[in-house]
Amino acid sequence: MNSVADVWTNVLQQLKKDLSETTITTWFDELTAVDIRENTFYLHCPNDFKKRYIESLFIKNIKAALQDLFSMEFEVKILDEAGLLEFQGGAPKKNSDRFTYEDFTFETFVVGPSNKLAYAASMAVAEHPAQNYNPLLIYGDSGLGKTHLLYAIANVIRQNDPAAKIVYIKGDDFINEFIELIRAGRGSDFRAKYREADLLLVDDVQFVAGKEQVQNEFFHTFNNLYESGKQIVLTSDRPPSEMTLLDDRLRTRFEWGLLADVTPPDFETRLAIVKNKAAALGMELPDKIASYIAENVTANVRQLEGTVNKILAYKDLLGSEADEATVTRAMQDILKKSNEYIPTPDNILDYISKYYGIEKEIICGQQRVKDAVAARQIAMYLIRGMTNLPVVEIGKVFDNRDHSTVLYSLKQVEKQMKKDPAFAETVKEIKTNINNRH
Ligand SMILES: Nc1ncnc2c1ncn2[C@@H]1O[C@H](COP(=O)(O)OP(=O)(O)OP(=O)(O)O)[C@@H](O)[C@H]1O
Repeated sequence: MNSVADVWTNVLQQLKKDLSETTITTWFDELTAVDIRENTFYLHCPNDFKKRYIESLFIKNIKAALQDLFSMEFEVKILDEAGLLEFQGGAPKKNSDRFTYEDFTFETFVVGPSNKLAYAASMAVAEHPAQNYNPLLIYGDSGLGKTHLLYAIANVIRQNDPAAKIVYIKGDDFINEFIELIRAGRGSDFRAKYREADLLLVDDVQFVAGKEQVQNEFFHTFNNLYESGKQIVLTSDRPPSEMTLLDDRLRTRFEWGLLADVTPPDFETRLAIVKNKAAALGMELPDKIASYIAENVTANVRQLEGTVNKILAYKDLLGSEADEATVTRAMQDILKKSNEYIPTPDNILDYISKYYGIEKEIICGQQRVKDAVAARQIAMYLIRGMTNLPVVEIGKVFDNRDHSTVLYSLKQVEKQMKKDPAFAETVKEIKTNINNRH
């Protein structure tokens, strides 16, 4: 074996021991070997769907084949188009490369009551940037389409103005980049990158809260772009009013434009998403099965998509038809993987009551005993984080407390967790135990 291509041919031969010919031709046909560097075997796959599919199901087979051939362990990395360019040093890493993904458009976004405001606002921003809604902040729980809408906006802006400088960044990457460049004395590069943007998209902006210098930098970037008439779109897992560690001056700015929420989709929207997704994958799903999925997978769209992908996999790999048994199996797999158990406030209170040895009535009541206050605040914090309950509703669970009291408690817990790692560990442990249904 003298070239990477030879290695790949041999790997494919080895794979035949575990996988059928059809599986190999269906899923591996677009893969090509790129290089072997420092115990990592690099492959390229231009088809994003197949890439993700192989990553979730077949990486272990490829690793095992390499181990058989070389008697040593390899990492396997599959590069997409942007990744390949970057790997080959042909192009600098551009965040906006991500917007070539055709799947994340307004056309592929299913609109329903749960997301119609966010959708309409995103369309308005895409067609008329920096006019009516600046910034646009889309908030809601994970997997409900926030990033999809960000990409859709970027796709339209790119179409309308191919020269537009679009900068996309995740809140936590913004922080890491900031720290790295400031440390390296290249703060001006950092500033230039963001302040020259025509469109700034920040996904999961809640991460900047609580980090003083980062917030300060973000504040100046924000003002600069805003004053130059550039559009800013942000997403977050909660509204600014609930970002307890956020600087007030940023909070007010986030609230200047439009706040649009996305909530879990209703049955009709879920059904449409399942059908669209199946059609996009070239699969015909009987109506009864599509409804069955939409009835049972309710928490988020990522899981709906995962279920449809799994059903397709079973069909391809095992020849199983999409009947209720296959679907149930696919759903169980997905829910297990994402550890999707949403406790009720009562489940959380039961566990905290047991953990602290304090009765539930006391936790929820008005007593100001030290331990009860701590247990109460943690309970509010976990109810907010682990269920979809809005703060007003959480207040009702705790003897009709006002929502501002709940917010104060959330802030206290967040602060304490930052200050005291042991306390943070305790909160984490309680959460894990609730998830494991102890
Ligand atoms: N209304 C919708 N119509 C079609 N697809 C959707 C819709 N909502 C979400 N999706 C799909 O669900 C998946 C998850 O959505 P997305 O990544 O946008 O979620 P998110 O809200 O940004 O979550 P996170 O906060 O975890 O990043 C994506 O593949 C997206 O295309």
